[in-house]
Amino acid sequence: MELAELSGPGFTSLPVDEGILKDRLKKSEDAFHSRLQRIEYGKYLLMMDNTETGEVVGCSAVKAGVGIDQPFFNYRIITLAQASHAAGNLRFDMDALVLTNEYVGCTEVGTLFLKANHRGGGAGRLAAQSRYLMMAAAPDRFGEKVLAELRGVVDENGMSPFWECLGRHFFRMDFTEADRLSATTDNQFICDLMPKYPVYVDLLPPEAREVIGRCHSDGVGAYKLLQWEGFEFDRTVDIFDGGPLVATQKRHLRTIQESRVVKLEAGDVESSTEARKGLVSTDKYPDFRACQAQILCQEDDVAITSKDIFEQLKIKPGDKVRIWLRS
Ligand SMILES: NC(=[NH2+])NCCC[C@H](N)C(=O)O
Repeated sequence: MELAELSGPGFTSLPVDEGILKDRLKKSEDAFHSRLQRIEYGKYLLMMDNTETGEVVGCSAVKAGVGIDQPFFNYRIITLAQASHAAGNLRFDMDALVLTNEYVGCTEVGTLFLKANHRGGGAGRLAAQSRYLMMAAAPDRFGEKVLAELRGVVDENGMSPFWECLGRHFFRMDFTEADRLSATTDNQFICDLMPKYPVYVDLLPPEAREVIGRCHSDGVGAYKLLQWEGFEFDRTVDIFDGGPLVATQKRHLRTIQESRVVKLEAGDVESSTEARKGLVSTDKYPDFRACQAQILCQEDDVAITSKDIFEQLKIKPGDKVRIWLRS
């Protein structure tokens, strides 16, 4: 609840609602324990704690398949070529927004949030990358394509220029109310009220055009991490705030590609000059865990780390884990 409150308006996936958050935790437990009718229903929530204080400091999540149990809508930006010989060889392009649900079945990463005093120091990377290590542990649980939606431009009062110029005409409510409904209902209201025809971008006021595909200033760090990982803007934006959707193939995810499975032993790595910073994950379900560690690679398939990492991950020396080393 504290993380939900801190995340503020427009952070759709963390609504300040105890019932919804409890349900998410329950759903996550069910997913990790494979207690689901269909694997695509999996909604995995990772919570990050500061192992020195025990404080919960952040979270991140993976939804195995979007659009399966409720519709998933976006605007795709299409380009229409305008040309006329009759008008004196006029030739230019115009963009239009088309409502789509072409991402049905894709895996979504999101809900990345950190308390302000824990940003920097690699915590954001841990929150982001642990999701890909989790996917690497059981790739069949997830889709071939992975996407992320970034929060669009919205001010601290919940005013979104894109919404004011477009959505408001069709929904006749505030952005925060529409955002709340989309986080807490089955989204039938979107099917009912969204405009059915393409929207020409040139007909929108400049303040709305300006924020199409732009992310919230709080999301810039997350956007950079996603790009580092291999995600690219997919010419698709959020239907309410115009924020960008980025996507990539699962097999191209950099953390997955650069990670490997090793046997982990305990040893003194603090004094070693060859040890490198990286991440270690348990590489298994249901008790998936990941943490930052100082890692010394021995052979291709053996690595050494300090004793406390075994306590943090609740594993024993000799166990197989997945590691990723920082370059
Ligand atoms: N910022 C928002 N709340 N947008 C509406 C939800 C959009 C999302 N792609 C979905 O269909 O679930």
